[in-house]
Amino acid sequence: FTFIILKMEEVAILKGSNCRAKGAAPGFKVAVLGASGGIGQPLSLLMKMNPLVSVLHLYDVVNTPGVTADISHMNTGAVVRGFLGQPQLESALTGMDLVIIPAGIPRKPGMTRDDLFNINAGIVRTLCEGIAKCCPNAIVNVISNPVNSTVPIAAEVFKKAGTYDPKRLLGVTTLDVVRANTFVGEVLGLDPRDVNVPVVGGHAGVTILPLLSQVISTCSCFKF
Ligand SMILES: NC(=O)C1=CN([C@@H]2O[C@H](COP(=O)(O)OP(=O)(O)OC[C@H]3O[C@@H](n4cnc5c(N)ncnc54)[C@H](O)[C@@H]3O)[C@@H](O)[C@H]2O)C=CC1
Ligand SMILES: O=C([O-])CC(=O)C(=O)O
Repeated sequence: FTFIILKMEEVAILKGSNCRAKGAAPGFKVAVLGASGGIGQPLSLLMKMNPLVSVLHLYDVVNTPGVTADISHMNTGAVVRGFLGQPQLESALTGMDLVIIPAGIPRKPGMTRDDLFNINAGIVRTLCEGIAKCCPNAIVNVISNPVNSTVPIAAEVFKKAGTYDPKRLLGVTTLDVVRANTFVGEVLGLDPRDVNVPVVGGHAGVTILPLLSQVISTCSCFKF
């Protein structure tokens, strides 16, 4: 989940004028759908710590009252509101600039990400129908697996609704870059923060492709 959060130096160069919230308090209005889960809770915490976020909506089908209470007690500026279950989805989404979706089931041992398709595809479709209706201009980050397939499903929902903008729909796979940097850093004995491994393809075993021939490092000792 840390892969979603902008590095502090990147935050510093983002000005208020870059924030998409219009006609209201400056800052991004962010909704996390699936906020009570293993990804959703720490992601919500990181969003609450992000100074660019002014409003944080936490939506899930379980446990959001408790999660919202805990996250809202952090002494940072974002206003936190909780939403529980399908009847509250539209309220959770209305006016949002950024919607992040870690909702759905995760893999159990022996499963591939593709095995999640039948359940998670339906969840993502329903959530995206809500986005198309309530915040059609929002940036949408899809984390729910299989990302290779849930992103196209989201695209089809938005196309049907007439709200599709490829620049605003993203599958979150930066985790693959983070892992590649860490593993290559370990092998080469470098600080992984000094290593940059470009990763292309998708987010499934055979489609994640780290371009090892293109590794660059800011460390002067680096030779490949
Ligand atoms: N793209 C990536 O790099 C990564 C993707 N994932 C994927 O993220 C998803 C979530 O993983 P975890 O948080 O570990 O699972 P989890 O089971 O801990 O949490 C999922 C949450 O989604 C909620 N949920 C289920 N149906 C929902 C609905 N209709 N509306 C709203 N919320 C709903 C559940 O109540 C639960 O709180 C999985 O599909 C997993 O494969 C996980 C790690 C990395
Ligand atoms: O492996 C999973 O199912 C969760 C995920 O996408 C990852 O950790 O890369």
